Amino acid sequence: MIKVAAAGGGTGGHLYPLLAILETLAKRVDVKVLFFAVKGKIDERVVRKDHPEFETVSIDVRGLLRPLHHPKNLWRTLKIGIATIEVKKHLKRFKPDLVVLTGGYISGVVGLAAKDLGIPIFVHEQNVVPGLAVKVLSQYAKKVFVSFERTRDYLREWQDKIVVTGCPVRETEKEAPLKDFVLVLGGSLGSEAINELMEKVYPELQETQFVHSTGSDDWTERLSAFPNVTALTYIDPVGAYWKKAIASISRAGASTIAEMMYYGVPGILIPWESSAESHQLENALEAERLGYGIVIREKETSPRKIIESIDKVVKKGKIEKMKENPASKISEEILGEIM
Ligand SMILES: CC(=O)N[C@H]1[C@@H](OP(=O)(O)OP(=O)(O)OC[C@H]2O[C@@H](n3ccc(=O)[nH]c3=O)[C@H](O)[C@@H]2O)O[C@H](CO)[C@@H](O)[C@@H]1O
Repeated sequence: MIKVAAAGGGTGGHLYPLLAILETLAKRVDVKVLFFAVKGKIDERVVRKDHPEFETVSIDVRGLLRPLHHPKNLWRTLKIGIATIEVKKHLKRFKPDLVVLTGGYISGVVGLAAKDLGIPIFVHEQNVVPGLAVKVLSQYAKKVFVSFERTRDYLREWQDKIVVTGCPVRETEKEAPLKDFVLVLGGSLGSEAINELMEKVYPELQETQFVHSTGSDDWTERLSAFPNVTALTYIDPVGAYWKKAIASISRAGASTIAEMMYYGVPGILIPWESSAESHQLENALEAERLGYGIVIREKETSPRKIIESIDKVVKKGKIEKMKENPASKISEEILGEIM
């Protein structure tokens, strides 16, 4: 049996790849998990629901605001200090064999505590451009798993630890009750901009079926008015729908792109350009370069442009599904180091 401490939350984009790794590890060996969730965020809710067997500890912490001299950061830094003491207490008691971290501020807190206690650290970066937590933790990690070859350019000092694996995707046995539709997703929190745009597109494309994750009950009600749209506030498990989709329209969060690639679904990517260091734009351009999508910059979107692009991606047709889930490679690498 191995004991794993894990963190990577705040958004679905950090959480789902982490769960994919833990679920794959558990298929190979007996695993006991201590999960550090961010209080009040998606990880707390999803992990308690899907993995009641994990020991889940909620940590009250928020990331630092930019610019770093923001006045609220004084209070946030204090909270990070308190959180670090709490995390260390749990790590000393649980005595994990390793920690797995997939980014976000909670990873930073858990990673630095694990480093002080000499616990082996494994990190995964989902995006082309690594986030602050992964940049800092790479120096202490045993292995740094990345989704894209291009990420090496941003972590030059740690080349020997980097393994390009792709971004893990959660598996599901479930199947959506529909088929041959275009899947429309914001990020894990929905996207107002995509909702507003698609509301203008739907009446023009009555022959095309859409499944749209809206992010709010109000939008679900509004978009359900279109007979060609199945509007859902949140799709869970989303893999059930990716399997049956012919194309997608989405933001360019790393997990959404990973799912397009894993299930072989071509899509239109509208990156959220206010993301830190425009990392969604970099993700989107990389996905386009690899043949998975058409990128439309947010300022250039219009219902007409979307209609023309949907036609192109649907005509492109499905791409071959990936044979191996990146979560398998990561699990093998971790077990190879630990066992
Ligand atoms: C706003 C923000 O900070 N976004 C970042 C966040 O991800 P964010 O959570 O916004 O976006 P991602 O695309 O990475 O992940 C969303 C996940 O939620 C799932 N989903 C979505 C809708 C739904 O109804 N059901 C469902 O399960 C998607 O399928 C996907 O697995 O972390 C990612 C990984 O570091 C980054 O690339 C994103 O830029």
